[in-house]
Amino acid sequence: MSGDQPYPVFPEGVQPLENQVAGHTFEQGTDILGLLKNLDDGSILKPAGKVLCGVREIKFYETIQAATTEKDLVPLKEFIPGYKGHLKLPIDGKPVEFIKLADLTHGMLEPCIMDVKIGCRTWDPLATPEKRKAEESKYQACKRNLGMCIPGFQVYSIVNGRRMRYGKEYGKKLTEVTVKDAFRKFLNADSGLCRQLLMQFLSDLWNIQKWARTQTTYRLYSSSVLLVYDARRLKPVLQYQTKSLNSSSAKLNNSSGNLSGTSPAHSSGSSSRPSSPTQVVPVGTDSGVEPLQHYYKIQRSHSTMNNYEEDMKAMRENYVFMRDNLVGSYESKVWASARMIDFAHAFPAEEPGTIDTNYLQGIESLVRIFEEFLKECEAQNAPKQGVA
Ligand SMILES: Nc1ncnc2c1ncn2[C@@H]1O[C@H](COP(=O)(O)OP(=O)(O)OP(=O)(O)O)[C@@H](O)[C@H]1O
Ligand SMILES: O=P(O)(O)O[C@@H]1[C@H](O)[C@H](O)[C@@H](OP(=O)(O)O)[C@H](OP(=O)(O)O)[C@H]1O
Repeated sequence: MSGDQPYPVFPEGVQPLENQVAGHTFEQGTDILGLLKNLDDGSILKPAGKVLCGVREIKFYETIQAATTEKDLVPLKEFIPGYKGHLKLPIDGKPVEFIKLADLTHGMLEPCIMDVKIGCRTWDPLATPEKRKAEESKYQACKRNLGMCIPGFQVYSIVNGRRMRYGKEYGKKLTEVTVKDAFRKFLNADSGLCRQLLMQFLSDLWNIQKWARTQTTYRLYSSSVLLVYDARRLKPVLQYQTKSLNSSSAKLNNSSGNLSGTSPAHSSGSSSRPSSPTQVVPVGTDSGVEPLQHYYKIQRSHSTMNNYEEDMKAMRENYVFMRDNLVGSYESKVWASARMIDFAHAFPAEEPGTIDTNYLQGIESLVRIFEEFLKECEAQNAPKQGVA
């Protein structure tokens, strides 16, 4: 975001979306605004003032919302954020049109978010030659080879407890090879690949892939898949995964005492790594165990502790941890998802009966990358027999 520039005056209860990882952001002296967050109901407000784009995106959401039988449209209801209509809000006193959407990170305490732009071609049929040239010149290596690119992501690092943000300049340097490093960073793979996380993403991605393989209604240009998960939920799962792996390896190797197979995922070690994150923000720490386990752990240790201060400190931490988790995504079993967003360049298919191969290529690549991670994760987590 344009950090040092003053924001326009927003209505009460509305503020810039702090967790926006890509896309247009506020530019002083222009009509360009970033996404906003409505604090009253937790919804996201996407500016819809850009000529044709706003109207097109509203039409897309309304068509999907109204669909009842159309086989290409009905499944989309499950793949996109909840649409809550459109409205005008006064920005600097002037009315601006917004699309109101459900926040895909709702309830997440440490939201990790990656925007993956789908398609090698990101310009639509109405693009000027200049716009086409500008689009073709960006994210070339990734788009050409994979039909997708990464304009931005943020991750709450399990290793250092900070929020790391990677913007479009990082994304533009990624290649077919280094893009996997970006996904590893996003997945917190330094702490180990998590099967449960990969499976949650894959179950959504497989559905989108299935749809894209057959749908003949739309051409989606410059549309994205937004991957989101809560790092607060990942921590305990990874700990459990490591613990059970340790114990099965120990059982296998009980004579030698060799605890093999517990090391975290290694990066691919490619040499042309893109630059470091653009922003790091420290976040609160927590104990990294499920709330009830944490509670019982403290209860158990309580009787053996004779240091009153330590005892009180542990209880305070426990209280803060449990309070945070009660209002967070612990309510939900699903703590990671992939959803399709940004339909400002959704066009009807020109040749009826044909599929959107441009969009499909990107989705196939995304699915393949996650399937490769899943295979690697299965191999990592298979208990290993120590060398005698
Ligand atoms: N429903 C949502 N829930 C949570 N975050 C969202 C949602 N929709 C968008 N975002 C955030 O806003 C960013 C930009 O969204 P989107 O691509 O729709 O905007 P845009 O300005 O049209 O982007 P572009 O400049 O690529 O066309 C996303 O990367 C994401 O961080
Ligand atoms: O990734 P970058 O470098 O930020 O590039 C922007 C990105 O491709 C946006 O999707 C696009 O908006 P549209 O999807 O609305 O075309 C914008 O075009 P614009 O500059 O013409 O707004 C580009 O500048």
